[in-house]
Amino acid sequence: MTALSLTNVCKSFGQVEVLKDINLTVEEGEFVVFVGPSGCGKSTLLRVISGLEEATSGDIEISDNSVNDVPPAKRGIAMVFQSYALYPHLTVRDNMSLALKQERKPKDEIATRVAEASRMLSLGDYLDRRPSELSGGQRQRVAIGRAVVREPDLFLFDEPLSNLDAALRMNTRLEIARLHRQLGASMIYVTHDQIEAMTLADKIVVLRDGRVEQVGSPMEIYNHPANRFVAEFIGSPSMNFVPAERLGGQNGQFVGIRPEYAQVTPNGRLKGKVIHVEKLGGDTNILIDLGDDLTFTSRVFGQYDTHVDQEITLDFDDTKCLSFDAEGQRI
Ligand SMILES: Nc1ncnc2c1ncn2[C@@H]1O[C@H](COP(=O)(O)OP(=O)(O)OP(=O)(O)O)[C@@H](O)[C@H]1O
Repeated sequence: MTALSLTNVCKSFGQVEVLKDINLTVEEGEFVVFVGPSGCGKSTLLRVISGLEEATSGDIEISDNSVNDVPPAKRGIAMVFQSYALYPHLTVRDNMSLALKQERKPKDEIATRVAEASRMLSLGDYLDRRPSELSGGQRQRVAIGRAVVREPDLFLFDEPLSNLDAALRMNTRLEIARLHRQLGASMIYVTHDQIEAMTLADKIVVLRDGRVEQVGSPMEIYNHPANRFVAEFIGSPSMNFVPAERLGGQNGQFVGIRPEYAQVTPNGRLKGKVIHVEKLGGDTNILIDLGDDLTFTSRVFGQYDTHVDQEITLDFDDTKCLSFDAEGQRI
């Protein structure tokens, strides 16, 4: 069964086309992440799938059934947003039970589902607390629990971790990955965060300006980006692009070199002056001015000792380089 299928989906707000002919499938149990620059249409696409926005044209199927005319509450989906919007006067247990009570599910079944979800999300000790008595991470886990108890066919997450600090983001990210493994549920997840996209996704969908640029597994996208936009967007620090003529004997107009594949070495093919050093502890990012307005980043494993204004040379493994034509397409 296909969890979600989008065929020629378009969405305009007045004259502005925000989604342009989106075709996409999500297989059952798949974790799909939407990424792309701000304003590219990620949230709008999620809202169109959920039914909170109506598509201007195109077909949407959830679990092989057309939902074009089905209201949000009947689509078999549950959404988790950035702002968790829990009811402050209700306990964790009541927040998690509410949707099931509204659906008039039997009391026993509600209790079982809430117990199971709170066990999965390590919320068992907090069921009698109110949201104000929880940390931000715990609140977001309650919001996720509220979705889990509904046993939806499809989970939709809209930047659920963006209000959390770095340590909590990591913990909650691991919780979401574990939850996905345990439930085997189909999930769509919107994020700005590279690490979330790379670590959670079975499949990444890169969007630009309302269109799908590329769909693939994280490593396919990282190692075989279709074009310069995807190559630049995925990976941090970003891929370097050097005019091919500067390197001699290379194909295409530009050569793409990931920072980790360019290493400082005596007599390397690229010469420049260090303009900034980022010492991260485990890695060192060295920004180098290669002249002709070309800045290059090298990522060196460990704590590399260099300083601003030092002249250095770099070299790279040719087999790891990518070639792009003048229009930015991969060759
Ligand atoms: N209700 C609306 N009316 C008019 N334009 C809208 C509406 N909602 C979104 N847009 C526009 O559609 C475009 C896509 O917005 P959307 O929120 O989907 O982008 P996004 O990729 O999720 O961005 P971000 O990463 O910043 O959240 C934007 O240009 C936005 O201004």
